[in-house]
Amino acid sequence: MEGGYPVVGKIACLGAKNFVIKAMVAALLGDTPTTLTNAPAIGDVDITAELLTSIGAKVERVDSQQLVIDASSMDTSTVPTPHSGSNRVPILLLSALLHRFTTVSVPVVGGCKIGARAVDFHLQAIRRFGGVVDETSEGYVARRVKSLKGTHIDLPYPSVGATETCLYLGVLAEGRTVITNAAIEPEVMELIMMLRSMGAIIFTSSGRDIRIEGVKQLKGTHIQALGDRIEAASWASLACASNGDVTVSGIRPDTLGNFLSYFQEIGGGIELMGAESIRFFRARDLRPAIIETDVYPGFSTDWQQPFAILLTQADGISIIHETVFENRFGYLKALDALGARTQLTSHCLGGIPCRFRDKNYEHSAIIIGPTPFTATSEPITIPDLRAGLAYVIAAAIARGTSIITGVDFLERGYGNIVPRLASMNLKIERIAGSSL
Ligand SMILES: CC(=O)N[C@H]1[C@@H](OP(=O)(O)OP(=O)(O)OC[C@H]2O[C@@H](n3ccc(=O)[nH]c3=O)[C@H](O)[C@@H]2O)O[C@H](CO)[C@@H](O)[C@@H]1O
Ligand SMILES: C=C(OP(=O)(O)O)C(=O)O
Repeated sequence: MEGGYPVVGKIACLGAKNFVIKAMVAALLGDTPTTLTNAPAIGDVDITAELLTSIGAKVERVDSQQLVIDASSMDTSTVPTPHSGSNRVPILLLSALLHRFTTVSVPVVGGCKIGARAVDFHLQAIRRFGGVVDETSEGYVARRVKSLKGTHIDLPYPSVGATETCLYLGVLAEGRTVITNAAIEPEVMELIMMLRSMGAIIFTSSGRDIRIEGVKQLKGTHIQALGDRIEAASWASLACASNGDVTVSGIRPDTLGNFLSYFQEIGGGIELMGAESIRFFRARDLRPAIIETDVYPGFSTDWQQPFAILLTQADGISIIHETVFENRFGYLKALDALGARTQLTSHCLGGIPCRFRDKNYEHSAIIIGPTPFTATSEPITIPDLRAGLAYVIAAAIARGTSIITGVDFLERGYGNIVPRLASMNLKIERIAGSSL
């Protein structure tokens, strides 16, 4: 990438990764096929398709937008580790498949290495529904003798994944299930809508309570994935950090919530261009901010990394307190070489009650700006998905030519990245012979 130029143009958000892969699992609960549109061609969808086909389900990509999933041919409940490396989906399959099979085994989960990412809430939920779960060195085995029974699950933390597990378990369990302290992220609410369209009876509330009345069977559905709010925030950060001007389409503004407020507070400009289109630019010199990542409707942990690059360009000291994952700042160190001035601390630099207080996790970051970036001859190696996008923004604003490696991590969540960014005047190309 050759940086130092404003990024200008239009970009369409793809379907949300963190909904589509959960929807693919939900499709397995239906007796008839499900059609999923706006399904992005990204690594995580491929990994999930591989997981589903490994147990006999049919996953057909009709075109770049559309997937059809047919679970009727599903004939095994032992999920092997896919060759491409696993994502978070295996732990969701453990519950979704337990209605159809009496024994299910799944491999250990993968995904970004941003913390311990325990799955204890998922396992505990299966047990509460009447299942038995064993942990092995290779993964998890769940068993049931009778049908699963509705229950009350009070989540210790509003985990997105564990809430999804409870939904998969509850919709086909006998009787009533109540989930308290549930996650209410837009992707979770969209999954609830999808399950309703399959015949599930789910009641939401103004808070974090969800009530499910179990039904005997679900049918397939046709659903269009919502736009990816993490992509949208990434393109907004790219536009503002590079002093450019980018119109992002395919995104519901309400799903960006507090991001838009923080973005404007530091000096970003927004203009609504229609129902699902927002123009992002820099409205004035950037000011620093104090941000704490949190569960929805808080500032999403997945917005943190692109936004951190933006804060390196703000005039003053910014603070980010990461309260969702304990180890999500490792990527900052590599930015020192470009000129960034950052420091990590294990103290909680914020007021949100944080599970990492008094533990030795460097989960608060101090960012001192503004620091113009200059490219270095050393390649920058991507450690995880959102850090990857942060490095793309860093390279876009760094004067000179940067080489980024480990792009597989990036492509697990961002589709067709090189042509899409190149169309916005970003000088980016894929180099043959690298890991790209
Ligand atoms: C609440 C939240 O923002 N969740 C994010 C999380 O979802 P994801 O579903 O991956 O993670 P969870 O929401 O389940 O995890 C949130 C927190 O709960 C902990 N935990 C979770 C399950 C469990 O059984 N035990 C346990 O201790 C995790 O270690 C983590 O500290 O990563 C996704 C990808 O970055 C984001 O899009 C989601 O927004
Ligand atoms: C960390 C992420 O994904 P995963 O949970 O799949 O690792 C992410 O989407 O930023």
